[in-house]
Amino acid sequence: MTLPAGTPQQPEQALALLGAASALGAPDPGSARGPSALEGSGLVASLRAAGRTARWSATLEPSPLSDTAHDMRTSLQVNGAFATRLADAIAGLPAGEFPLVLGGDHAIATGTWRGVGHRIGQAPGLIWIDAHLDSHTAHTTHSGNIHGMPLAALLGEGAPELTDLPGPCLDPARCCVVGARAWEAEEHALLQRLGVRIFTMDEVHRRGLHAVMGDALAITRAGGRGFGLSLDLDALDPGELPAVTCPEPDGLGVASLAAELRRLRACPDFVAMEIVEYRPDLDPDGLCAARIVKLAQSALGRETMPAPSADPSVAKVQ
Ligand SMILES: NC(=[NH2+])NCCC[C@H](N)C(=O)O
Repeated sequence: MTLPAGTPQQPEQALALLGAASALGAPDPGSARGPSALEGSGLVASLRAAGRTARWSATLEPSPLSDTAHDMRTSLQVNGAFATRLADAIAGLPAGEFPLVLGGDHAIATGTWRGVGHRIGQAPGLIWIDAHLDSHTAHTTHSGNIHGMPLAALLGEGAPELTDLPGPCLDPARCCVVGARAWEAEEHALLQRLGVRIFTMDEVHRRGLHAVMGDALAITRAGGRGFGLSLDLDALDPGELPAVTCPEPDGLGVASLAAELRRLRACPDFVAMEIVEYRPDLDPDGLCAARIVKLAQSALGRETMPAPSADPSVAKVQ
């Protein structure tokens, strides 16, 4: 595909890691420790070992008053305020950097992708890899948890606290969900009405993850200036990645997802990535953290090994 002039090229970009230490949208506070745990597990060093320039740019913490939120209006306000700060932080990163946002619960996405849109001057296409649809509004939610609403909010649906943010809303025609297997009827109906393509786990089983990701890339890259990936770790099978707030059986395998994420390395229009819902309190031996690092390396690493040469004399002069 041809890219408009000025479109950032992934290989030249340094990675800017940004922690979003908020569990304001979740029923458990554990995911707020995700960024510090991932920083401590050597994520920056691992990305450098995979051939990238990388730095930890900042970690945003919710204001100390935020966790007093109980009623819906206050929850919407504190989540919206945090998302606005995150959107501003992303929009303010140096132009040559690629944002890698580490949550936090998935409500942070409400800010991430508006900030990315602000950055690239257009709504990004978005691949949303998740067991859930996260497309409730305050009127349809069954649980009252804001982390069940961010995709709807990004599409401009729901309470103004979550939708009135800087940066463009997403275009439903350039969004898709991959790996879905647990939802309530209202959020499914909303995505159907908007025309967002949903690749369920049933479809992944039927067609294979490779074919599904090929379609997902085609949808999200078509006609745009860039696309991103929002990876909710509960998309993965809890047998391999149990350290999440809302595990759902029958998920993606770590190795097969990692293999597909390597395709992103070849996409110059891949503009940002987010990894959410990690719960270090449920990962005492750090096994899940190591798998998360592997997934990040798969998507963002470079092919550092020189191609093998058939001519042994070539090897000598290198
Ligand atoms: N980000 C997540 N883990 N979302 C799970 C949402 C589960 C459920 N649909 C709800 O609205 O509460």
